[in-house]
Amino acid sequence: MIEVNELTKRYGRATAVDGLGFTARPGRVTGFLGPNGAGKSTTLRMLLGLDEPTSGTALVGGRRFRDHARGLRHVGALLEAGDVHGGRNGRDHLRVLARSNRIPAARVDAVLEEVGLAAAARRRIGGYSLGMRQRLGIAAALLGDPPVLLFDEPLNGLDPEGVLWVRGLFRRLAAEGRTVFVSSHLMSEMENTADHLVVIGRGRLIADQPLADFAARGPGFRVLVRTPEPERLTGLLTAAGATVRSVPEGLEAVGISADRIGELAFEHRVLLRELAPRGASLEDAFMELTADSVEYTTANSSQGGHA
Ligand SMILES: Nc1ncnc2c1ncn2[C@@H]1O[C@H](COP(=O)(O)OP(=O)(O)OP(=O)(O)O)[C@@H](O)[C@H]1O
Repeated sequence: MIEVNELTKRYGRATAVDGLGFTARPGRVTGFLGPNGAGKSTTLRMLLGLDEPTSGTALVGGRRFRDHARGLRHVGALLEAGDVHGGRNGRDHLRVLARSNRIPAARVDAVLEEVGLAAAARRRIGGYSLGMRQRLGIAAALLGDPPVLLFDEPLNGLDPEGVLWVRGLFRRLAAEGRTVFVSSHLMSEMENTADHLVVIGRGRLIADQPLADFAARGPGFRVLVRTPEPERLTGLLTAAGATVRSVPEGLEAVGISADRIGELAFEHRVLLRELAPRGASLEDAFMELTADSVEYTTANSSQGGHA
């Protein structure tokens, strides 16, 4: 588990991370999302002990990274790609990492195979494409077979086939019971990757919730419901904070997710004949909720209401 509590990082007068708190749990892919400059990399660096918090804590498995004797075997991480010795070949790069972390050398070939780099393993990293470097970085993260994995912008530079592969890999790692924490500044990358979202802006927490619930916070989101008991359901949804109106097809609820409506109906034994989210756009929700946190706004985009 990753636990961040009251985490703050200041650089001089600039506050990169501001009282941040969230938890990333095992068994699911948690997307760590925020516009450029939101503080994602700074948070990841503190989780990995590469930066000291000004205050607060960033713990992995209940401890600070540097208190873990087993390093890479406890947490695997992909930080910025390209941060490797270009003159070495991919295999040697991983062998050095394995040796210094006391990881059996056999793991090197296993992870090269796993990320699809076996054929390029003896080529110089300097000649790798950006996508190949990302794969090598992912191989390094997997080397120690760790229960917690952190990936900073892992889809950068990958072609569509590579993106699909990474998504499948993350799903599998989560299904194995690992904690998979993935940062991105693009909601479109998270849409088919993460189960759960931690969204930040200007170093502060904006959302920490399942993907479907986050989408429900966007403008224009509503859920169409058909039930033989519209009055009863309206009462339940209104009590849960939703706004409900009658439309020709049934009821239209705003301010509540389809999942929540399903749960309420189940708890109160109200029969549903249709439950359909409409206008659900994660992208719209992300734009709306982070609009005030965007560092650079272009004239055109601000005219549209979103930054
Ligand atoms: N070493 C540093 N010294 C001064 N300011 C810094 C330093 N590192 C980060 N910052 C500032 O802290 C803020 C957060 O930066 P950070 O790189 O963590 O954001 P990010 O969410 O990872 O952004 P991106 O998506 O662009 O990578 C930015 O305003 C950045 O300029």
